[in-house]
Amino acid sequence: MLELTILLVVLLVGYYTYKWIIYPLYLSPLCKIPGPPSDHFLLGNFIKLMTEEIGIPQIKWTKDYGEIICYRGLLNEPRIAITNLQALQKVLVSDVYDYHKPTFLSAKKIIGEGLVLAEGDVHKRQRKMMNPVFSHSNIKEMIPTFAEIGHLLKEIWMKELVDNKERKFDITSYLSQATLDIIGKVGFNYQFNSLTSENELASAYRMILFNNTRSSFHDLIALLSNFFQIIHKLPIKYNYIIKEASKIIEKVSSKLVNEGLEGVKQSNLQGNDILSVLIKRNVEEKDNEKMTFDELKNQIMTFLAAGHETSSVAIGWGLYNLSKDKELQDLLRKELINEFPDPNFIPTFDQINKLEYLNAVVKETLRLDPPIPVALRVSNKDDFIDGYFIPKGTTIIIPINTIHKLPSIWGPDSYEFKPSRWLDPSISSPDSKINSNYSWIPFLTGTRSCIASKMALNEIKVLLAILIRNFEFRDEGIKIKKRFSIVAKPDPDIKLWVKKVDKN
Ligand code: HEM
Repeated sequence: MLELTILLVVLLVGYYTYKWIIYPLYLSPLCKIPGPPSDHFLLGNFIKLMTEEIGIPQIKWTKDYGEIICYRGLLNEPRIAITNLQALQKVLVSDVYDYHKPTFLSAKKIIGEGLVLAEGDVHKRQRKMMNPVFSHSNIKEMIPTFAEIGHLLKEIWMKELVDNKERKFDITSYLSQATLDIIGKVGFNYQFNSLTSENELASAYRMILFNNTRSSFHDLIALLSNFFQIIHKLPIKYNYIIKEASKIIEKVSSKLVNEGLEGVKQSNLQGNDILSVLIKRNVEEKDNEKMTFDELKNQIMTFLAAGHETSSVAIGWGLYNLSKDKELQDLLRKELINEFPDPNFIPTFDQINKLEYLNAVVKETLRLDPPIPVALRVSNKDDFIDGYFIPKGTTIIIPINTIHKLPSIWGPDSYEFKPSRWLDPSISSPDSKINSNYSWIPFLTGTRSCIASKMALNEIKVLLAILIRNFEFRDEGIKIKKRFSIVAKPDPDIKLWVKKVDKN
């Protein structure tokens, strides 16, 4: 019996030594790709990846080893990061459907199997139907809603600042409420009212999904659960939270789609919100192209998850960057006051998009602090990238935050917040490295790029314009890190000193 046990232990140790150490570090064809040595016999480069900002270790590795590198995740899992133009073009455009999103179970429960997670023909069909929903003319109609909610936030702050003193506000939390209200309204004509009366659903939704009580520990559990599925079955608080979140989102989404479908039946579905436009389009589609009830419902979950935090985080980092540089902030405010002398302005699409400095500030914020710092793919067939053999199942990293800071593209000041780089006419010359579809990619690029990028840009611009036009922001001097999670959330929350602008 003892001998059998010893044999079993030896076999198990041998198997896992081979699987987790010998094969990935010495035998895998991916070992041919240059990259940093593994820092730990089991954890690979994972500790470095977890302790530094996402994408930053890869900058040095790219400099040392080239534009396609192999480093090691947990259990030495090889991860291939690509920064070169041809490789990015292949994975994001020409062979896009050969590189799937990883099956993140925790993400599926929250995001639902909508456009973000759809693959192949299902993605093609859904994207074709949804592209027109994000058309120029639909986005133009969203601007007054962005402004309405921006002004609501402004009024809340004005009341707090009634004595004209400077006060410290939790910017992250206010912006999270404002962008939730926006996506509710423009997404599916739903009033979350999270900035004001806060209905039960809004508080439950924020508490469960986006409240900052969701700690780095939860982020780590979410990450680990992608490797060890058993984690989903454990009776831990994290699983309970995800289960409750899924139930709430499911319930609301079903109700909204049912109401929309009923509206179509009664021929009185008026709204211009994303869901109403989608439901109206869906009715006109051929039967085999139509989205099912579940597909429509899943898009709501998708819009909530994809469109709420990304925008709030972007506006937050924008204000944070501006709060550290009074001169830049004043420059932007000058442009805004010039265009919008009335502090209660409602901009038009053309007005907000012609402001050069605002545009430069937004582009620079999304470069320096991309809300989604990294995109992941998994090859679904054996392939070659840049001459290297990539076996089916390999994880490919598109390190957005790395690409956005490579000195070879952006120059030696690539870590600085410098909106003026976008006003330099030389960046549009054909040989400028910045002037490429693969250098500035906060929304990614190609077939699976963010479908709502223009909507997001306008939302960020309108909110920043209202806030900077009416308030001065001052940094409290605390170093803010980025959380290790899908969205680059600030840690701790961004808190800034705010006061009314002197002359209105
Ligand atoms: C600053 C704000 C935003 C940023 C930086 C951003 C960024 C991105 C990125 C990088 C992707 C690609 C992810 C990947 O393929 O791995 C993506 C996809 C997507 N985003 Fe956004 N996003 C933003 C706002 C929004 C908003 C407001 C919505 C919805 C109303 C939205 C909806 C989507 C959807 C549906 C996809 C999937 C597209 C597809 O696969 O065809 N995003 N976004």
